[in-house]
Amino acid sequence: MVPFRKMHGLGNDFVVLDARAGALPVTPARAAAIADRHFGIGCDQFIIMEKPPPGADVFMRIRNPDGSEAGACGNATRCIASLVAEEAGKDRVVVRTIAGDLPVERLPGGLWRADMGPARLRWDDVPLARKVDTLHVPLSLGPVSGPAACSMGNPHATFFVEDLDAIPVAELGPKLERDPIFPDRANIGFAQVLSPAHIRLVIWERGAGLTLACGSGACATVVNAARRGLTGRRATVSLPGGDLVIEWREADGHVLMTGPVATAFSGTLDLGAYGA
Ligand SMILES: N[C@H](CCC[C@H](N)C(=O)O)C(=O)O
Repeated sequence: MVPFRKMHGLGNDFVVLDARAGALPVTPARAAAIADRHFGIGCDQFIIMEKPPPGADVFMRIRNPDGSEAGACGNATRCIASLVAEEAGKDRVVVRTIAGDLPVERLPGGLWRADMGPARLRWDDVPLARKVDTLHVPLSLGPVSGPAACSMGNPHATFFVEDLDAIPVAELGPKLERDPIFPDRANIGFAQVLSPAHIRLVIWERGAGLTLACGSGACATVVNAARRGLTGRRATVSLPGGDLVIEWREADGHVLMTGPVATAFSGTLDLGAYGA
């Protein structure tokens, strides 16, 4: 039996295992089985903490429920950072992912601010299948068209809409996620700009579907909105699960994301009981 924590950031939820003392026999298929909301514990992403390389406090491995590995997970970054910071009695830690080092600091009121690194704006960074303007990607489906795209270590496309409630996100999301213009698929954001400092956002997540919040998606949305001149570089993003404050820092192009963390429960898990 292995201990696990069930955590979430604004309802974007995670099963967290700790493999820092040694590798755990977790295959992508087993992670997917544990992430299943009926036959397993259920979560939006399956997170494994691994032994940190020099310069970082922890390595964070991110898997979607379909078993695919992701390069970024903003909400989980805050959750894992809070775990490691509490253990070490620190207010600032560095979480490393396959996309880079993410410094995270504790703020008053139970909030954590993660430096999610630079937004990657080139077509081949997102990545897209061919050289196009990432500010107006030639893609449309039903009532949405012409998204802006960027990477936060994972691919994001943001469709700006007039009325979010009128968009059939659950119908459009899976088709757009797998459009051939996204060779690695993509997280699909549907954003309604409410003011130059406030955006309403719903995300269809790559490999996970509709979630209550998406940290990297909120980051990508503010970057894409600011690039379009629809908002400033700092905005509150209101997701179904709650608000994140995002700042696309002028000095270095890094994106700062501030939000809460929570542990719902802890338990033990018999890994052998799940897929091979
Ligand atoms: N589904 C995403 C990973 C999780 C991102 C999201 N949960 C976040 O908080 O950033 C992907 O495949 O790129």
